[in-house]
Amino acid sequence: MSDPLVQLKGVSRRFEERLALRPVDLALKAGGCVALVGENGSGKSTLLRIACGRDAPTTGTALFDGAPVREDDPAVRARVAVVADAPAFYPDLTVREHLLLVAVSHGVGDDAEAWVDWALEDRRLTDHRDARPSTLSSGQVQAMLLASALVRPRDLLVLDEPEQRLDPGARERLAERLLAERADGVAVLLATHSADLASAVADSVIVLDEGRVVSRGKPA
Ligand SMILES: Nc1ncnc2c1ncn2[C@@H]1O[C@H](COP(=O)(O)OP(=O)(O)OP(=O)(O)O)[C@@H](O)[C@H]1O
Repeated sequence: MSDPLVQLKGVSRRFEERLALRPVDLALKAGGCVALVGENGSGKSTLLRIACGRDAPTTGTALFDGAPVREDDPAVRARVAVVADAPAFYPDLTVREHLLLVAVSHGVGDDAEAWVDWALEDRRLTDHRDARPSTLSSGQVQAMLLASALVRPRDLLVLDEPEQRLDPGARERLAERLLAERADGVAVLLATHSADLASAVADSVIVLDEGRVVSRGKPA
């Protein structure tokens, strides 16, 4: 049995008086998928931020591949792709140019154009490749954020409500893509409000309520 890629041991997070997350354990292996579900404010994004090293837990330990996780650690930067809701774009670069920037920054090198053209096709963005992101619809922006995670090497994909703003067809393609990532050995950790997405892609679901794990197990 391989060691977990992501291991959270008793992680909690307090924001001043508010206990946003009570101690949680989580283990995720290569090719596995854990989905976090729960109402607004239940602690899903807080847990994701700790797992990818964007935020430090108040108590407990968060490990990536056996070492404490920090997002500015070169190993974490190289291996963890995060899709969260904070798009910032260069106004004069096209969709394709943004994706090339991501690919080249992550060392894809000579293959960058091929990776980008594949990701544009995979997310149905080929027709918009020469558009400025400011002219995209909100669903197309979301597809572009997903594409940006696909144009770089990755062992762990962390996604915060990746289904938001996507139409039903795009949601279905998202589920297919996440299953394909898993089949390639990529670990997937996502927060979602979609029971359909969680049951289609996750092998384990954690239900949070006011920062507390109230249930965990198979999607069914
Ligand atoms: N930086 C912060 N400062 C203070 N409180 C915070 C901060 N980040 C999150 N919180 C609080 O922590 C709690 C959990 O928030 P979190 O964003 O993790 O919820 P969520 O389950 O992701 O919600 P949603 O479904 O709305 O995205 C909330 O009560 C929120 O107000």
